[in-house]
Amino acid sequence: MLRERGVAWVETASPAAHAQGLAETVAAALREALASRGEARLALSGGRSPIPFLQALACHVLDWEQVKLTLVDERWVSSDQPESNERLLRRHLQPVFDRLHWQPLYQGASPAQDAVTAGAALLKWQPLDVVVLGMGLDGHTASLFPGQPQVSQWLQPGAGALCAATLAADASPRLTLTGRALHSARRQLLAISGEQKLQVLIGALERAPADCPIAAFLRAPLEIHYCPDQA
Ligand SMILES: O=C1O[C@H](COP(=O)(O)O)[C@@H](O)[C@H](O)[C@H]1O
Repeated sequence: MLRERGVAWVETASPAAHAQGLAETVAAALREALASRGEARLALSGGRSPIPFLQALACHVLDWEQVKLTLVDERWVSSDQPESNERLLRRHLQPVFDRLHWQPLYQGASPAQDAVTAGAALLKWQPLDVVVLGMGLDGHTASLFPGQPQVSQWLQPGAGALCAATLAADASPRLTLTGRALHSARRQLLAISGEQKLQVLIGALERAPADCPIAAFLRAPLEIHYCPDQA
């Protein structure tokens, strides 16, 4: 069914190969953007699973000074907090992080104001060259959670804003890129590991995006990188 929808499937046997393969794919896409347009625009996911991928990506030799980096989503906390996705990127992309152009989502004003500020800054970065999505066991991607009142609207390619203030399942404030930024990216990648997430993904094929937001992305040009073994 994914193939019918034009979704590419890349399966790797080990967590190490998964991280390396995803890093190679992202680095190649960044090189292509750098060669074509002189700069590359990248949006990455946070959470817990991307650490080996981030470390592998940071080992690639690239013109990092011309790479523009942001997050697909952020918890509304400052970057010194353990749950900050910015903190995760700073730490695990450490050898290259200070060389690239960084656009934070969290600005410290209020979630709504930060969404406006980050969205305005990201206007100049459209379309993104590469987005790397993750997925939670509840089917959320970025910080687009099932059951949020405005989630159907935010998932649309024509969502008004590029960045929105949202609430996670535990009601903690988040910031997220919307469908407007995510669907327009030239390369759209989804990284998942483990049987549980595979079952969520398969279930999403039959579900409405409002109940299972990843469903909104299960079509071309999505490329799914899957490893059965969860590190
Ligand atoms: O809350 C989040 O969770 C998802 C999934 O995280 P993972 O560690 O299970 O892959 C992530 O994609 C998102 O960016 C993050 O903020």
